[in-house]
Amino acid sequence: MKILVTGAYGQLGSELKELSDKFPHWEFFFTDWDSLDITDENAVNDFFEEHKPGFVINCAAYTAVDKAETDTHSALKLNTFAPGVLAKAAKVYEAGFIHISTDYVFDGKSFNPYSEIDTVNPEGIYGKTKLGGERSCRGENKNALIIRTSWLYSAYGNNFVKTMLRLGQERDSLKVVFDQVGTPTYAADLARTVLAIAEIYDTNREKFIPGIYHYSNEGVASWYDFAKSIFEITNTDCRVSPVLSVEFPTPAKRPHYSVLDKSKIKNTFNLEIQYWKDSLKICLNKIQKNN
Ligand SMILES: NC(=O)C1=CN([C@@H]2O[C@H](COP(=O)(O)OP(=O)(O)OC[C@H]3O[C@@H](n4cnc5c(N)ncnc54)[C@H](OP(=O)(O)O)[C@@H]3O)[C@@H](O)[C@H]2O)C=CC1
Ligand SMILES: Cc1cn([C@H]2C[C@H](O)[C@@H](COP(=O)(O)OP(=O)(O)O[C@H]3O[C@@H](C)C(=O)[C@@H](O)[C@H]3O)O2)c(=O)[nH]c1=O
Repeated sequence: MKILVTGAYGQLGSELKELSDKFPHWEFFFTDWDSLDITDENAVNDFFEEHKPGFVINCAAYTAVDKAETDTHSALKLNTFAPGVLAKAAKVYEAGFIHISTDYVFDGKSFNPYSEIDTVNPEGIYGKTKLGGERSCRGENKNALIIRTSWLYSAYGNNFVKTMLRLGQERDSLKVVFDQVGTPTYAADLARTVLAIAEIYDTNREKFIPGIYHYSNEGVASWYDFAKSIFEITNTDCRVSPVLSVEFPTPAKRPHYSVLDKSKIKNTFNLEIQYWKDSLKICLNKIQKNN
């Protein structure tokens, strides 16, 4: 199977690239905006015509949550319009298609983990444009499989873990919000899951059931808990104080609660998922080894 990975220099794309050695029976095309700008419909169609991928994993996105509040047009183009273009091309060329979405499609007013059938109501531009992307994928291609995930981090790219490690070196103390609760997700775990689903598509197609799925690591944390764990595991001497979101104002409003219920993905694809802190230790170990 030929697999096209878009946005491949990002966190998830880089983890997929690292894992791809374990799948020598597949030919991967790792592309980013410089080699395949997914907002350029002609470029996407030319790519499909030339390479005819049998499976597509869209990791490209506009992920700067605060910047999206003012750079709305770019976020809309990349998060809403472009996924629809890819989904359409995948349909025309009869390729399997996985798109990634976010917990920020929810408004966070629930007290129970969100399931795939719960009402979406994003509050920020990033979440709104990602929801638009889900809709354009499903509108263009009824066989699209969409995975909503949350709080991604990795040794690659930009993320909260790396921000905390940097700030922990620069400052004696930090304030971190404790009234936003969700689940951190190690992008390497998500990458393994995505390729496990691609394997099902390749070998057992009737078990590839399209639709929306939720995936994160197991457990629950606030950003404060997440920061505390990062510093504890790395023995970083930086005091973390819990603050309310109103005490740490940001341009974009984020959900107060965005824990995802993962029952559907676990049952459908027979998956086991790691506890977030166990995965965090693995990632921090890797980051420390790299330095
Ligand atoms: N990060 C997170 O916490 C979460 C992410 N998600 C979703 O998971 C997916 C993967 O996220 P993540 O790996 O963190 O994303 P990243 O921001 O790390 O990677 C996205 C990649 O897309 C690239 N890109 C930008 N514009 C284009 C373009 N026009 N054409 C092709 N590629 C482009 C970016 O390049 P450049 O950096 O140069 O702009 C970057 O390499 C996304 O759909 C995201 O919305 C869901 C929940 C949490
Ligand atoms: C750096 C910092 C952030 N915060 C707060 C701000 C925010 O409410 C929260 C998270 O910060 P960040 O801005 O790093 O994370 P954010 O960009 O909101 O992360 C989100 O990214 C997108 C792409 C997603 O899809 C989401 O699942 C989620 O991972 O922590 C503090 O309280 N103290 C701090 O020192």
